[in-house]
Amino acid sequence: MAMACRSSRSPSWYEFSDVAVARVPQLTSRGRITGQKLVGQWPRGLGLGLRVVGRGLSVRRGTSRRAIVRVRASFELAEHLHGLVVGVGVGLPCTVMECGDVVYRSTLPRQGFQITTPGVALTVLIVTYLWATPGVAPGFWDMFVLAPLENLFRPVFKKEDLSLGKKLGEGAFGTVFKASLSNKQLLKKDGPLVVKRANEYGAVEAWMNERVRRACRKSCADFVHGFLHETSSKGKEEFWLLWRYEGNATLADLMANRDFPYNVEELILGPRKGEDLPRGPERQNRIVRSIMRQILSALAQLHATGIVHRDIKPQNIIFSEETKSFKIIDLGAAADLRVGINYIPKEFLLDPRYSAPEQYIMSTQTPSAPPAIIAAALSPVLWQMNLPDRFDIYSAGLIYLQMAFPNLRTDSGLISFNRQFKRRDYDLVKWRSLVEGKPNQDIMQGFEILDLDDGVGWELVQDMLRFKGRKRISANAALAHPYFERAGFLGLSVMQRLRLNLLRGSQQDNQGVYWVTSLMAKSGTDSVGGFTEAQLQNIREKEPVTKGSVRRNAMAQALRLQRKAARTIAATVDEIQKGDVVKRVNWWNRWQN
Ligand SMILES: Nc1ncnc2c1ncn2[C@@H]1O[C@H](COP(=O)(O)OP(=O)(O)OP(=O)(O)O)[C@@H](O)[C@H]1O
Repeated sequence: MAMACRSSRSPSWYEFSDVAVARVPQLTSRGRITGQKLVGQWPRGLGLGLRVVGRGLSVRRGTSRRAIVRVRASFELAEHLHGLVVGVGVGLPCTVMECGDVVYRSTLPRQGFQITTPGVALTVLIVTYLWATPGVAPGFWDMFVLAPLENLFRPVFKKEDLSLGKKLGEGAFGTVFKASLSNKQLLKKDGPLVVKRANEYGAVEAWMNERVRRACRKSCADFVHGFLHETSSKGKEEFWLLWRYEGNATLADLMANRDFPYNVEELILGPRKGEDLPRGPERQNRIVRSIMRQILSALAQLHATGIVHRDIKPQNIIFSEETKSFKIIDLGAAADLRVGINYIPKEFLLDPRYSAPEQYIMSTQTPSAPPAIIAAALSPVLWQMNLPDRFDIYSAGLIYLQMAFPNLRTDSGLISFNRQFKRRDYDLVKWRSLVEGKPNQDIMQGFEILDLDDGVGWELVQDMLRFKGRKRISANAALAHPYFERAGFLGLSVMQRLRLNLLRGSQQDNQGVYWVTSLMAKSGTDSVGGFTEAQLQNIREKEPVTKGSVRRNAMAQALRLQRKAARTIAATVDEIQKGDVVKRVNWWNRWQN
């Protein structure tokens, strides 16, 4: 027992300077003591004669020695219990939060904000999930803040405010007119409008357009408003949708022109602006590349917001005269996978000419969309499992082919390509060997364009048209492809080549893994596994995949160089034998040819 001495301030009290010296200040800071007296869980009889003074414990005269010992033991027990409770983080609020007694709470030391490794990891994980495509967090912000705000401030239109003009098109689900506004007060910016009188899917199209207007307005036609109109005659309802008039040419109209792609160059750059290059594959490639960049950028933005268009085709890509760029129109078949709008697993609305072989954007096993909030919370998982955006990439790949090969621009040309491609298991290399067997002007022109810059265009189109959606390149990855990096004076830079080879390597690896796993999956016997003799024979007979590998491309390049050198040397030797003086410049010209 500790030594005690009579207190100088209060003679009826004895001070024990070393009683639980280590414990008392800690307990004081945890608020188990009010004022100078012990309260709370302490047995009443014991607490009355005890008080804490500084780092010591004072005991009133007459308090039994046993009582003091028991109090000290209680201090220690409380200390252990407290450590256990706070350590695990479970207990009554005041115990866990160490908030202390109401009266003396302000005197307690403040608990600082602590950063721990698991805490940081958890936060990063949650933030990554919330911002992963299609974006749960931006989705909630859009749904609960931006959309209601927009509804408050945007003008409301009626049929009477519009006067309809020329019919621009008529589809299965509605009729489209050029229109003007009779009530000019409604919009700040004047100009012609486009009205779609939709008899089906109008509300869905309005939803998609509103979402796009808020999330990525530059990628699609400028949407103004959508409203429900009840027709007087049959009591039927029509949905009227309003856009700004972007221009009179879709990509389909421009591609139908014999002068394509030079007519697009003129639209983008103005007359006679692109003439730094003579007409030919290089200039055509430059124009096609800039159209593809615009289409892919628009798709990347749509996909980032969780919308899959499902009807990408030249007829739905319009040239905006104001922004001098291509924009996407007709979101009637689009699906918003952030909240599951217009997504019915076993239903597809598509144009068979441009649709990807899988036809559905999600596995048909995927259940119908649950209520919006749950669908939004689950959307990153479903997106990663199905990669629905690759559906649009296939359609964009077909548009790329059409731009390169003039014979594919007609419906019949495209349909026949689709047939041939399907028969060759969606393998572009096989299709190439088929059509190169009986070449014509259009075919040669197409391959000339695609083979420029070491065939980067050809590589990109293969990545866009893969049979399996999961193996197709995404819009963002396509935009980062070396095809879109302008080749310098000496062709592709070292870094560009490195990236291209990496891309090729990874593609090749994927195919190797896929080939092995598909064989392993269906091979061997149940008991011992492995390959049967028939299967081994089958493997031996399987044709090697003829797609470009790093080694194959390097060999082809070396062969080309060897032939070129042999040709140049032979011509130079000929000239020497004829007695001509070989000028350096002639030699150089010959090498370049
Ligand atoms: N914002 C716009 N600016 C200019 N023209 C437009 C605009 N929107 C649509 N058009 C024109 O209207 C035509 C039909 O539009 P859209 O494709 O949206 O209608 P649709 O009824 O779905 O037609 P379809 O079923 O044939 O695809 C387009 O091909 C285009 O020429």
